[in-house]
Amino acid sequence: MSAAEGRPIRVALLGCGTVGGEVARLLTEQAGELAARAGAPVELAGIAVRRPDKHPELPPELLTADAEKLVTSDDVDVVVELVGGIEPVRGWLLAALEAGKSVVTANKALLAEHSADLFEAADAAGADLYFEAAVAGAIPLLRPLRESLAGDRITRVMGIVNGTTNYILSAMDSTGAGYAETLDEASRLGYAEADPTADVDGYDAASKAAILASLAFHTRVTASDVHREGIADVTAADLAAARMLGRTVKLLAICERVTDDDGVESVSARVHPVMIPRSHQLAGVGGAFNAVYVEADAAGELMFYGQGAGGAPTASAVLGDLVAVARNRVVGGRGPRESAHAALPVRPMGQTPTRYHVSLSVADRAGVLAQVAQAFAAHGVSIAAVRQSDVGDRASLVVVTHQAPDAALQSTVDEIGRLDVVHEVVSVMRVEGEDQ
Ligand SMILES: NC(=O)C1=CN([C@@H]2O[C@H](COP(=O)(O)OP(=O)(O)OC[C@H]3O[C@@H](n4cnc5c(N)ncnc54)[C@H](O)[C@@H]3O)[C@@H](O)[C@H]2O)C=CC1
Ligand SMILES: N[C@@H](CC=O)C(=O)O
Ligand code: NA
Repeated sequence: MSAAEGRPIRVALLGCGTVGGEVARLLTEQAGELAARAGAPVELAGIAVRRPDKHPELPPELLTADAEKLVTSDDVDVVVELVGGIEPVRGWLLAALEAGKSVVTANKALLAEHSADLFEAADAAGADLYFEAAVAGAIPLLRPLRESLAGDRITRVMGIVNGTTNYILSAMDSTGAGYAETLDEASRLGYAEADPTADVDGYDAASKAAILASLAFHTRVTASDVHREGIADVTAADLAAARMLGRTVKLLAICERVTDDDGVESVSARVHPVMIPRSHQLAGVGGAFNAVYVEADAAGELMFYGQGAGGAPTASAVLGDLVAVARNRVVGGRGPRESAHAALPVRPMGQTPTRYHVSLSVADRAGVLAQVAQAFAAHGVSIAAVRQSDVGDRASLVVVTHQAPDAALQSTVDEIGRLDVVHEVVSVMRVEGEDQ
């Protein structure tokens, strides 16, 4: 008997939309190859969807609206969850794990809040919890963090982890396309979340940052620990200000291990729009693509790039996980458990060192520059570069700072906005990817 003829691994698929539909298709089309790789046939035992009558393309005998019953069925070994959201999915997955089923999920929102409970349930039952698709779609990123880099000390994870917002910012920057029409297009292409405010307001990227920081720093980091700003306030003026300086705007997730002057370590995790030089590799990442840098003591800098959203790319990551848990079942082993032993504190955003780009419209007269410079000095913020150009009876003043605690930079900008000589604060954005 060949390995692929071992007892079938029976799969409950929860959700058959953008991602689930592709998983069901590939599971069927590639059944032979998947069986050979897993060491046993991988078969669908049932598919739970909200409205079975809306799925004439699927075998009716597999369809059910009762996910709760399906996940604990004796006929199921592995639950693949592609519904999304926290409730009722959390309850289904806990029940599945408690019943000894392994779980594969793409649900970053759930993992960023409840991975500790899910890992505990998996541990108690000796089951697996895999979630490669939850961050950066097709890109193998979580397995490298959990396994390949398990012997190294990661210091930084930074990158573009939301395809929808990258699609919007790329279009605004390259063609001047409007925000709303580009968001509609991202939804039509299957990139956006069911509620796209999760994308544009940065919730999706913040969930991913929490997952990345947890794995990279062996610490439980939840979405509420992540400083979050979305792209809703990024204007054409911000993009123009960036362009004038040879920069562009990206929504970045930045997770760092920070050591203070006393040698005390903490973790910082944030998601916000950032100006980066056009020469930076992240600036060239367009459309729904994602790219993530990982810096580790021994490995140095690593970069992961590929499709971060969409049905088929995300299904690729789901199926990779499914083969992994099926293999584990066949040989009686388990994948990596939760690693949270470092338990580092999370540093508040106000204390996190950042750099700002501030673009102002000011009165064109003597002493203005000195007043603005004085406001920065008063908050202990050092200026790296200033550029002034005349525009009629006003002047355009661009200031780029050195690193300072984010709270000091915020207070400086508030004070500058109140100066009589400042007509308008045109654009304020953090800067990354340049010397500090
Ligand atoms: N679309 C993408 O590019 C990516 C999505 N994800 C994640 O994958 C998951 C699924 O996303 P999509 O496929 O885009 O969503 P979708 O909205 O296209 O599909 C959701 C599916 O869940 C089913 N469903 C909803 N409520 C249900 C209920 N109460 N009982 C049974 N079935 C129910 C729906 O019938 C539908 O088949 C989400 O967690 C999402 O965050 C992760 C990476 C990329
Ligand atoms: N809505 C998400 C989908 C993938 O995680 C995104 O746009 O990146
Ligand atoms: Na991934």
